[in-house]
Amino acid sequence: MKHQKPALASHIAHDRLKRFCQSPVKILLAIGASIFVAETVVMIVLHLFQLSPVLETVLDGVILLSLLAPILYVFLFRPLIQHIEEHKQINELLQANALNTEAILNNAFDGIVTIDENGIIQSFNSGAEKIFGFTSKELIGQSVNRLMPDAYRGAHDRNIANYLSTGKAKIIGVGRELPGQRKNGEVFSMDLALTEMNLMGKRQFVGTIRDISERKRSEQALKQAYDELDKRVQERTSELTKVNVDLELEITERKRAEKKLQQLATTDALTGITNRGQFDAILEKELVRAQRYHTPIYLIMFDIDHFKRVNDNFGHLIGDSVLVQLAKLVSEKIRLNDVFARWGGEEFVLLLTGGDMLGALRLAENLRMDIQSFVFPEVGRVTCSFGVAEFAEADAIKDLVRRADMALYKAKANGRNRVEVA
Ligand SMILES: Nc1nc2c(ncn2[C@@H]2O[C@H](COP(=O)(O)OP(=O)(O)OP(=O)(O)O)[C@@H](O)[C@H]2O)c(=O)[nH]1
Repeated sequence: MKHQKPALASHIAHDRLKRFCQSPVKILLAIGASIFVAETVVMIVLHLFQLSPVLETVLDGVILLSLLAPILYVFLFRPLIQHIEEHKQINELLQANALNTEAILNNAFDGIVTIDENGIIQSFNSGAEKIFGFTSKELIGQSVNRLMPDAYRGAHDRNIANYLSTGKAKIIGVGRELPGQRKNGEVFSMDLALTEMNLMGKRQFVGTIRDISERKRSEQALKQAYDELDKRVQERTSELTKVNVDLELEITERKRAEKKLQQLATTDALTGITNRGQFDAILEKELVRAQRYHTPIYLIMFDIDHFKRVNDNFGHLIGDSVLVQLAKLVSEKIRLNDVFARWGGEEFVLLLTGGDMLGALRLAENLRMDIQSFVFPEVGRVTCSFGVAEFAEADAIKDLVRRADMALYKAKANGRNRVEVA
């Protein structure tokens, strides 16, 4: 702080002096006033001492000169020298700046080209030299058209003319990808950013150029590789889709075959109802369930009366047809939960889960009457005998079957076309 005050005062004094020195009128007034004051003093002194006129003139001249010298130095020569010195320093600074700018431009990685309103190249940095293969000497003063393929030259000229007349430009201030042309005629891709500047009243355009041909080549190669990969993926996908469709067809076919097999394995080939094997399996499961949950089960076993006669009178095929029609008739009369199966030959079984003995007997009776009243087209009427048995908890399958069979036997023995309980 202590040193700052004198420094500030000196700075202000220097500033005032500088401003003063910059005004020729002030300088002249100061010199005139100084000479007037000094000369007046000298005249008074010489007058007081009464010297000879010659000596007085010589002394007056010498004193006047000695008074004038420092005044002229302070007010005229020194400011003049200072001014010349400052001018020199400014010139040096400007030169250094220009060299610096040139060095920056020449060391820039990008090409920088300036053109005037007529498209004439004004500057061409070393980045541009590397990109285009021209030297700056070859191009400065030449049309910028030399840097673009023939096909683009007309459009470029029109764009510049349009911009100059309307002020509207497509690419001023924005970067754009364009084709450039090297000295050897090679056309390449470049990024061009164009800006406008005003240099001492003249419009100039500055183009910053970047060679992107290598990048484009890489992009192209990448795109090709990607397309190739995409194509292969698509081919593979369609192959897999086809395989998948074939596989799905095969699975569907297999499922259908399995279903068919299952059907063949579980149904009776002639009548289409549950066969004996499947019935045994169901019966086994139902008995386990009945034992666990103490639910009732009833087995109805029935057999066509004198079926041998049908075969004998009408033939085996007609006999088969009677078996099919009878199975259909009974299937339509029972509930969905009831299991109806062909036990073997002209013998059938019905497994009822739930309900009671009365219900089982009523069903057997209804079936008996339905069969009795049905007229088979080829053979007329037939009758059936029924045996009904209820499952007892201590029963094995064979016990239940045996009791139902015994009841059926009883029905046969008691005159057929009737229902009996074991
Ligand atoms: N058409 C045909 N006949 C069969 C089939 N299975 C068994 N049969 C016949 O059924 C008849 C059974 O005769 P039997 O056991 O004597 O009994 P039935 O003549 O019905 O006399 P009852 O049972 O005592 O009333 C035989 O003639 C067998 O050939 C078959 O699948 N198709």
